[in-house]
Amino acid sequence: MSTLATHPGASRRAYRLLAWVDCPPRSVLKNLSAIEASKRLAAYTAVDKHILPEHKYIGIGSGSTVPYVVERIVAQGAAVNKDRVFIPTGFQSKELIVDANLQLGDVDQYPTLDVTIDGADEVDADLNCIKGGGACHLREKVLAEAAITWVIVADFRKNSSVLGTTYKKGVPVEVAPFAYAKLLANLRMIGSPDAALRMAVNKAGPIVTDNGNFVIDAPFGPEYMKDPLTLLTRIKMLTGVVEVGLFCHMAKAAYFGNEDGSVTVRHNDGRVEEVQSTPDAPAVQDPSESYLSNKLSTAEIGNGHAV
Ligand SMILES: O=C(CO)[C@H](O)[C@H](O)COP(=O)(O)O
Repeated sequence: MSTLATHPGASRRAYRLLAWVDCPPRSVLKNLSAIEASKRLAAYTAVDKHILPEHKYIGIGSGSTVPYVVERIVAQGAAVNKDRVFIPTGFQSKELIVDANLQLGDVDQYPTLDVTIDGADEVDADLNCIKGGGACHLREKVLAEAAITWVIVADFRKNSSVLGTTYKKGVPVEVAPFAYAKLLANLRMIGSPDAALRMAVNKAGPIVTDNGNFVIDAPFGPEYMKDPLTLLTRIKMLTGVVEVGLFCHMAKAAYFGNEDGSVTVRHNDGRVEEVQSTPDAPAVQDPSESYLSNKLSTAEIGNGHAV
């Protein structure tokens, strides 16, 4: 059940927060604390390393890890943030930026960004990614390309050797709505017999992206996923495809928060580092203590609603 369906009377702000974090109630959060702590560790460590005082134009990605990126940027203080402009990859990150009182811009005003930090659905040994689980991959790719430095933040579950190992839903393909049936047939023909139009959960019909398009999820076997650049090129050549959720050779580094409180940093030159926890981001922390969860508990969970 969606937040909207279970919280018909929820305030707009509370609803947004719940939807952003995709966050279950506190009782469930307890069980998820290792994962939430991992996301936060990755986000904090990446911000500390890559969002420097001289960086003025910053892309903010989408998903459940990115709120911790914004949280850490806010913690850098108003003085450093007042001269910065933040560019969102979609509705969710736009709301995050606005809600944090950071200055909002768009990529048509700022086509070159200093850094973009984003989440991922899965990352392979060469830092290729599957993205688009949240249907934001068109804007995410534009902001990744616009950035001098593109960095991924994720929990340990996303750290993979071959794409498609853990993220089984398939390659997200954003398509022009009128072309979807032809593209389903095309994708099935080129090696994804189970390609399917992504359907909305609380709306009749397909999900519609922030750009007014549809998304097809196209699962491909490991023989294709081992060479994601070739697959990306093949899918992108199909007429009617707007963007493919395969991001190849784009990331400078990927930060994976681990359950033991360390962060694995994989660099695009092949180096792998194990970094210990950022001092004020304890390894195993009850996420109910984070600013997002505190907002949730006072705004919503405290009212006895279940998500
Ligand atoms: O690609 C994305 C949305 O289109 C997101 O970046 C990805 O789904 C992030 O995942 P998480 O919620 O684990 O941070």
